[in-house]
Amino acid sequence: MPDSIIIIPTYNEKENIERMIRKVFSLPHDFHLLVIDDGSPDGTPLIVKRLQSEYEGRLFIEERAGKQGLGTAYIHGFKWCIARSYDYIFEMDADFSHNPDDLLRLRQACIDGADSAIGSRYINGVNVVNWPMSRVLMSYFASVYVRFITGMNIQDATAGFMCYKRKVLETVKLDKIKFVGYAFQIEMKYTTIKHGFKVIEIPIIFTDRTAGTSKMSTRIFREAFLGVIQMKINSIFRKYPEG
Ligand SMILES: Nc1nc2c(ncn2[C@@H]2O[C@H](COP(=O)(O)OP(=O)(O)O[C@H]3O[C@H](CO)[C@@H](O)[C@H](O)[C@@H]3O)[C@@H](O)[C@H]2O)c(=O)[nH]1
Repeated sequence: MPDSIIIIPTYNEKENIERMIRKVFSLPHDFHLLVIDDGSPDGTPLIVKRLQSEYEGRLFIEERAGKQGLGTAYIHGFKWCIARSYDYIFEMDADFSHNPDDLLRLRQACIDGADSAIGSRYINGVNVVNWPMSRVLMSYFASVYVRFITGMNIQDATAGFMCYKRKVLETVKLDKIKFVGYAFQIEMKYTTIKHGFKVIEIPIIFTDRTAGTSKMSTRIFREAFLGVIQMKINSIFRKYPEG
């Protein structure tokens, strides 16, 4: 039984998922991989199930009915992984915007003492490739905004490339995490830090997908914008970290 598992949420990732699964299992470390699919109409789960016989006992899929958001997919995955006692639990996108080779660096950071490691786009300048300037500016200033409102000293607060030690996910009350879109990423980091865990940022280069489409929407943006203020207010009234 390996100590590490990667959670990949998927919604319509048929162009990426097979290549991603093969890449993960070619890495020089024994990772398990859990796909959380939200009923992708493009057949993504069929591809995963076909590959399960090739990667028996290493590749898992949880299927949910309908698109329920990135955040709830990860919460579902975290619970699944905690129940099976993995020590290092990763978040990664399906679309190669995160380089799977960097999983080893995130894991090493946690072995070296971090409770959680963030694959950070903004630790050494702005390391984003292929995003339109409007998206780079939005993401970068979102991180500045989050730092300003929450006081959290994290350069890339919305990062979706993470390694959590199991004890973090066992401590955070996952059922109390409120947000479902990218605000989920901010809330998880905020709660982790409020619990006193050591979070460090490891520089990565984020390369936008070349296949499939982003699920970013104005609703997700609005949730993140307002959610940060709500988190701060709750924290003033000592509701954080309630988990
Ligand atoms: N199961 C499930 N998966 C989802 C859902 N929405 C998105 N995903 C999956 O979540 C991953 C990220 O979604 P994208 O739509 O590709 O994200 P992005 O716009 O490229 O956003 C990136 O930047 C965000 C903000 O900086 C990050 O928060 C995010 O993690 C990601 O790295 C992909 O694997 C996608 O299939 C959903 O509702 N359900």
